[in-house]
Amino acid sequence: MSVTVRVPAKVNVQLAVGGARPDGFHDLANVFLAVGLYDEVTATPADELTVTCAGPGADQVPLDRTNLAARAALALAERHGIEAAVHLHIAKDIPVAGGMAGGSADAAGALLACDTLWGTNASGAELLDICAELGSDVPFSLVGGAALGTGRGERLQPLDVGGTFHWVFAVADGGLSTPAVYREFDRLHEGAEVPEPVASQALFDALAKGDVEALAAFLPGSNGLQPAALSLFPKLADTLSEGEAAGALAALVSGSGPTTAFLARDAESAQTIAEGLLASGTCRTARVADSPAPGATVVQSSQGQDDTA
Ligand SMILES: C[C@@](CO)(OP(=O)(O)O)[C@H](O)COP(=O)(O)OP(=O)(O)OC[C@H]1O[C@@H](n2ccc(N)nc2=O)[C@H](O)[C@@H]1O
Ligand SMILES: Nc1ncnc2c1ncn2[C@@H]1O[C@H](COP(=O)(O)OP(=O)(O)O)[C@@H](O)[C@H]1O
Repeated sequence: MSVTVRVPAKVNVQLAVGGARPDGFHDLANVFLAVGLYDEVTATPADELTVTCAGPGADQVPLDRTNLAARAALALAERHGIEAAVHLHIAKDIPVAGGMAGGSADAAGALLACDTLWGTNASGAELLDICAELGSDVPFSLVGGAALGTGRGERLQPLDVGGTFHWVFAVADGGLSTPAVYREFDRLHEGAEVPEPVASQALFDALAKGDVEALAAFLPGSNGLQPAALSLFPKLADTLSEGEAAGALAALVSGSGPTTAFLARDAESAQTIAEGLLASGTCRTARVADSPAPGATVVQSSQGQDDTA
């Protein structure tokens, strides 16, 4: 028997960052949009907890108990007093350490896959609780769609999206560490008053109407971590310019980076932007994806001797 769960990546269409809290985290107004690039996590019964990973960047993913998928399985097993006797296979397609919440996606995917495999039947609230323990972005990976995340990003309020948005994601050569980007944010704001993060009603309206022009008008300056990411990875400025030159309505760093995100008018324009970015040589690869995308979803659950999964 095995269970496979598909989980989307995300882009932050607003990331308003407050000052550092006493616990080291930052309060956020984090507007998440799930995008159609997916990792798949397959859970299969095994003698003990093991993790394998295949796909682009798999060599950078830890396979021990620090892997977020392994941590998710352990957290669920502990709550239900059972052994985490499971093999987790991660089929990676979300750029690793790219600011698109790939590790968070794997955590949410492993949680849902193990809950289904073990029949632990955790409620939605319990799953969200475990997600929040695992990381600030993990609850959103579970629910997908669009949502405002407050606190450190883990307290979610779903948002309406009234249409499809077309994106291009330029994957950089190399990664950026999320804590390092937040530290750089603190350094850049040293001695300055950092205002409370506030979500934008204009953004909510643009999403609800599916209005690509209004979303494009909002995006410049919407990512509070972008100056920090650019400070640590200055070459991203070239990628942003190339995407704009190729026709993007707006260009921004995805979360903590270094993936860059480009909003396109339509699917055709997205292809042109992706080709322009690749030809520019300012990124490793360029991926086209639509939003919103659904959250963690069981895509295969098979039982018995005919099991071919
Ligand atoms: C920046 C964002 C935007 O969505 O994601 P990425 O772009 O990296 O994917 C998130 O805030 C990343 O969330 P996530 O990657 O889950 O972070 P966590 O594991 O909870 O925390 C990792 C570290 O990031 C910093 N951190 C994270 C969240 C937050 N609100 N304030 C912080 O200062 C802390 O230094 C923390 O120790
Ligand atoms: N299942 C996982 N997939 C990817 N990275 C993981 C995983 N588990 C732990 N990590 C660690 O988390 C770090 C952040 O990776 P990732 O979540 O892909 O990026 P980001 O936080 O920028 O969205 C990686 O450098 C890796 O060491």
